Amino acid sequence: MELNNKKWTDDEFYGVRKQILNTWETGKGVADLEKNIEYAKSVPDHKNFAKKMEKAKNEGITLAQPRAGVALLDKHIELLRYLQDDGGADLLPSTIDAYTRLNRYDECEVGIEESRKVGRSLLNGFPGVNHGVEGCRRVLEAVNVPLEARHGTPDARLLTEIIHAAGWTSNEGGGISYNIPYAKSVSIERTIKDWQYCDRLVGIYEEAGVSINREPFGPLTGTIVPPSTSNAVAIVEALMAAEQGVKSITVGYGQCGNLIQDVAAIRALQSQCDEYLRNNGYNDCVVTTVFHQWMGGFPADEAKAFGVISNGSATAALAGATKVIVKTPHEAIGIPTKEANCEGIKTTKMTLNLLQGQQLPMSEQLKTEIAIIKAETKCMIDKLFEIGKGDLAIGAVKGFDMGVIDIPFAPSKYNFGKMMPARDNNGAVRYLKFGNIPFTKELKDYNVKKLEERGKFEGREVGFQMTVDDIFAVGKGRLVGRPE
Ligand SMILES: CC[C@H]1O[C@@H](n2cnc3c(N)ncnc32)[C@H](O)[C@@H]1O
Repeated sequence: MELNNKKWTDDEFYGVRKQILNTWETGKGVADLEKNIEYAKSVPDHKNFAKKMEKAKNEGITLAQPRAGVALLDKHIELLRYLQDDGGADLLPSTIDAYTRLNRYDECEVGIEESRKVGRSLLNGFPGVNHGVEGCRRVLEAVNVPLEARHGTPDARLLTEIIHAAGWTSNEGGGISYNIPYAKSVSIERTIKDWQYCDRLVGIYEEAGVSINREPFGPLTGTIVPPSTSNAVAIVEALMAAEQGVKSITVGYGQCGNLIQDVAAIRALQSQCDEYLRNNGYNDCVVTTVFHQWMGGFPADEAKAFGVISNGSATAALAGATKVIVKTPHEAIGIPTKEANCEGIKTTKMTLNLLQGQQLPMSEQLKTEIAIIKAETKCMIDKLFEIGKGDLAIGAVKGFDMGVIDIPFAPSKYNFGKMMPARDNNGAVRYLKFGNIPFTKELKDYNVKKLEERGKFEGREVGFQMTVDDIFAVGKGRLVGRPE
């Protein structure tokens, strides 16, 4: 099937669906799409992700959502109920394990068996495909808030079929955001097509009256990704999802650390995504935003980690993000205990509650940052439309090949890999090397000027050493990687 950014026909969709459901035995359990939709229709409104996100947006509230996933079904249910009841999570995940993300369901079977033997999770997440629709429905029926699959799966087609048939009304990911940061040699054409399938399935549920939320993965490589780069990817994935019939879209952004720039990024993301959707004829989408607490290296000291978590929570609230993804005091170590996960949520909720109703007021600085981010984002997206001759999917594949969008520190061989970021003197993330990103001269000059201010302040050359110092800075307890 030729790649293009056009809604799939029924023949195209059901032709692929037959083959997908045969890739693991639990696919049989979701063969009847009508029945799957009937079950999803039975999910009450308070457990519908799209509805809860829209309500929070209208009320100006920032919701808190953790990450969480373990191998065994009963333990996973116990974990989620604990994070809901003791932590106060407004939304719940199921973080899917790494084998499922690679479609290695046979390894999941082994992991589940071994976890049963030793009595603890030997998988780094919930193996949703192996637990099948029955298992995933048990998870949904055990909790009282909406449920989302969070993962990093280039080919999530079977997982998506199963979670939506189980009434999970949100799915994270996208053909770019779950490829470039997560895979080494999977073509962008392949993953855009596979995620068109996932979005078309959501479109079919929507057309049958079931609202399902889609969330492109904002943080990308979780390093210091310039806001306009991650915003551009989020908007491109939102546009491709809308073409397949998705209506509820949460565009995401990973905290960079400078308050004004982070607030500007969320405000720019919300309004520019709305703009691009409207200008491309998608007038009935509901766009919300998600702010990911700092995704880079964390301090091992738990008290300092709580400082990072609170700081991210405050920024999310002041930005007016619709939801914030919660980190834990075990971030520097790895998968958190349920207690540590719960503490991360409570710290976050406390900060959100204290700031409820307060948002950062507009200022000259904030206005400038919003304008810069929007202008940079526009340069990238409009170039994709141009080289795709109006087709965004074709433009995205060509654009990555040409370095029009270039994600720092990405493992994918399909990423251009020439752009390099660094923080300016206030910690805002700027472009140190532009690679082939098609910025105007004034946008390039703006970035150069901001980095030169830092060089002058630190008495050193502007260069890659700043990037290296910035990568380690937060883990060492500061934002800007000052020379030692
Ligand atoms: C995107 C990476 C983030 O997801 C977190 N993460 C990955 N797997 C799990 C997991 N199984 N439970 C809780 N947090 C998790 C990880 O700690 C990191 O903060």
